[in-house]
Amino acid sequence: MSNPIQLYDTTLRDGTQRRGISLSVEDKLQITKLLDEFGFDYIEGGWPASNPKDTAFFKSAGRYVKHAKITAFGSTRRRGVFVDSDVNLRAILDAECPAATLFGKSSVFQATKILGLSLEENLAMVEESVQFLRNHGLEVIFDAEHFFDGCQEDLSYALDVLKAAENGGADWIVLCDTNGGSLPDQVREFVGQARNVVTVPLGIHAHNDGGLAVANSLAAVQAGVSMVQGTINGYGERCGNANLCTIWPNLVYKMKLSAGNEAMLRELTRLSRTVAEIANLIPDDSAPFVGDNAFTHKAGVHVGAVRKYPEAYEHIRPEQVGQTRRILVSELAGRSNLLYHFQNLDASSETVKELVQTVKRMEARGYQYEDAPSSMKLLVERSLGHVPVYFDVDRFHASVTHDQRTIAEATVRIVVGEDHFVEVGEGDGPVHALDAALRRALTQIYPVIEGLRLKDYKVRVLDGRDGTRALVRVWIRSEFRDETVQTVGVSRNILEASWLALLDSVNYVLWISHAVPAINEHQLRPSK
Ligand SMILES: CC(=O)SCCNC(=O)CCNC(=O)[C@H](O)C(C)(C)COP(=O)(O)OP(=O)(O)OC[C@H]1O[C@@H](n2cnc3c(N)ncnc32)[C@H](O)[C@@H]1OP(=O)(O)O
Ligand SMILES: CC(=O)C(=O)O
Repeated sequence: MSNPIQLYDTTLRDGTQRRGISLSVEDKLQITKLLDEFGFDYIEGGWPASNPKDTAFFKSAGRYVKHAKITAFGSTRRRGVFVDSDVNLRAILDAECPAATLFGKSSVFQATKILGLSLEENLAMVEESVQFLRNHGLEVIFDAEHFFDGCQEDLSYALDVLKAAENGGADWIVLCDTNGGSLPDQVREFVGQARNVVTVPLGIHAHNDGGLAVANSLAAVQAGVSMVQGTINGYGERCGNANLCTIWPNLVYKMKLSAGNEAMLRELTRLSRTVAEIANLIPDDSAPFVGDNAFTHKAGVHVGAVRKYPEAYEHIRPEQVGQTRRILVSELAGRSNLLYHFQNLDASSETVKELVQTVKRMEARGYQYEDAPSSMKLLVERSLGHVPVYFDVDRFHASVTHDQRTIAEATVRIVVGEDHFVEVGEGDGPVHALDAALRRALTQIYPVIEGLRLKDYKVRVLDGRDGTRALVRVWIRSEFRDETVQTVGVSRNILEASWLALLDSVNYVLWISHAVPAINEHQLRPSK
């Protein structure tokens, strides 16, 4: 038995109408397989007559689905053309899909002013086109374009268009908020009007221009529609389509309606991230349910409560959508944030209170620990006396000279007990050269450092009004074995800020790899 709510995905068609997305045939097939695995009922593959990629997609798509129906999209026949000689309708038949989605105008303004049709002609185009595809054995979904705006202009005509689609034999009529400007109350009202005039099951297709695509889709479900069209991550023309990564968990967890393969909802975050990766777009950290921030807690009061009862500040459990909880340590932290990460700390001890104050002081100086957990860990473990001094820096020097080409050189002098090591490094810039010199010196004593790879380096000016003497924060991401190392340094001198972040990376790696400091009293003293 099919679910009461059918999930209809149009990422491959309306999703690709978003600026910045262009999917290859291979990308589209990969997404198709994924959507099928997640139990989506319909996958709109594209507009077969539109371009060669969409045409090619339909040749293979059927092989990638076990559950979903692939649908081919297109408009009703063109004005003055017979259905059986209309290029779009013919291309839909050639796509050899089990279903077709036809869009037609359901607004007087759109029919008369945009397409230049008489109102009767528009009704005939809708009915004949639907009938043509039905007669060829396809399931037909009729997308009533501009339906909600059409209802406001001339309700009776908008409803006549739905009747024309029903007369043509449409299996579904989908009410479209094409311009994305409707409000939930209007959607509820006009879905009710549609239900009074047609018996065909209804669907909703909402755009997000007013930021209400999800709300409007859920309002339509409450008013009786049983198909929801949308896209993964809300990709789509202009401000996007209704986001199925938000709608689906709301339907299942909040509205207690069956939809999709519910067991797979527990992997929803993977679906969202994989599609973002394929589309080559950065995932939205603040996206509901699937964003990195969705179960991330920063404020001390929240963390204190979440440690006792997660539901104090979480509307569902993170694992219900394939997420994990994250607790940040920052200037807004209280003791609870630290205790979450460092379970061996004594909650009532002065050390914890002092550490919270230290973090706040450091953040006031420009540090930001929420994205630099390795620096945070070092700060805490050092204050507990757990991190030995592996080496001292006697001095460092970096210079950039321009002589036909730009050359960056650095010298580093480090001291290990009685020994000292002076090394020179060259690089594309002074930070690169410093990094090279430091590694060269250290690997002689600690070969494990060779495994540390710098992957990302960012500089943020903290007080731009000071011009070139501004305070800067340098953030470094490195990789070491399977671990990501993220550290931070702050100074008015960009080289010093970089150097501090580099030193934290190196010390962190020595500490987590249990490096044994070259033995003598001096090196074994805990650092401060
Ligand atoms: C609401 C939506 O998102 S609908 C989907 C929109 N998606 C796209 O447009 C992406 C794919 N589009 C394309 O590749 C091209 O626009 C094509 C191949 C479909 C058409 O290209 P062209 O023939 O050059 O037409 P063009 O794009 O300039 O104009 C649209 C044509 O569609 C016609 N049309 C638009 N809506 C409808 C409709 N509901 N029923 C019938 N014809 C329609 C217009 O009248 C116009 O035809 P005309 O020039 O003969 O008056
Ligand atoms: C059909 C469609 O994409 C719309 O009306 O927005």
